[in-house]
Amino acid sequence: MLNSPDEASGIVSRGAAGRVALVGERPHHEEAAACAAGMLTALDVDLDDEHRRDTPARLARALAEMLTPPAFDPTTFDNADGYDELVVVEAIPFHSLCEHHVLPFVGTATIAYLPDQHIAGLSKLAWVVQLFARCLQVQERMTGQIADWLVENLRPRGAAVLLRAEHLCMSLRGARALGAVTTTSACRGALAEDRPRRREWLELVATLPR
Ligand SMILES: Nc1nc2c(ncn2[C@@H]2O[C@H](COP(=O)(O)OP(=O)(O)OP(=O)(O)O)[C@@H](O)[C@H]2O)c(=O)[nH]1
Ligand SMILES: [Zn+2]
Repeated sequence: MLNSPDEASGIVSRGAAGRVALVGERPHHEEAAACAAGMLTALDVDLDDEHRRDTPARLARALAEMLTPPAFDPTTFDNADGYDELVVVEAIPFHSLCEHHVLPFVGTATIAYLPDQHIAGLSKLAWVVQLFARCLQVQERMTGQIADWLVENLRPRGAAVLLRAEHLCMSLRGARALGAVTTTSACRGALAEDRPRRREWLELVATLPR
């Protein structure tokens, strides 16, 4: 079952620096395509058509792509200048797949951390969102996983994550609450426990565009 970044990462090789790289397609694509054909046929979809003939394989490839986390180096630098205010990256776009319906949820992430000894390469904060987005997810878990990754990799004094997303399983089917947006947040360290720092984070969140 592909439900975590590690399991979903397909065929990988590890370089000298421990960097994980994708080197090939996952081995079960053909089997996935056959299953997709079976499911679509059972749903009365006629696959005997020029446009649809390869649809099961396309569906399998599309899902494999969205269930495969990216490989990246989590570069950090020494905080040589002793920067001691919040670092915030807003409006990081992401899409993931809800693990109940395997339909997308689409939105933005805001990441903040209070450095101690290390600062992150800024792009890595966008990469880490992709790392936990490209698998079957629930928004609450994804939010906490990003916060925990920051704690583990940066050892910051505090970290916080805010996700806002529209779940297509809730907006295009079922309740059909088109445009409904779900907000989740996770705070660690000083951003959870130090009142002035937490207030700073909450005030920042209040200024974010909806
Ligand atoms: N908490 C949480 N729930 C989610 C997330 N993504 C989808 N869901 C919900 O998971 C629930 C699954 O409920 P079920 O009753 O088993 O599924 P369903 O019959 O398709 O439910 P409806 O969507 O209400 O038609 C739904 O309420 C979804 O809205 C998520 O990221 N977090
Ligand atoms: Zn869903």
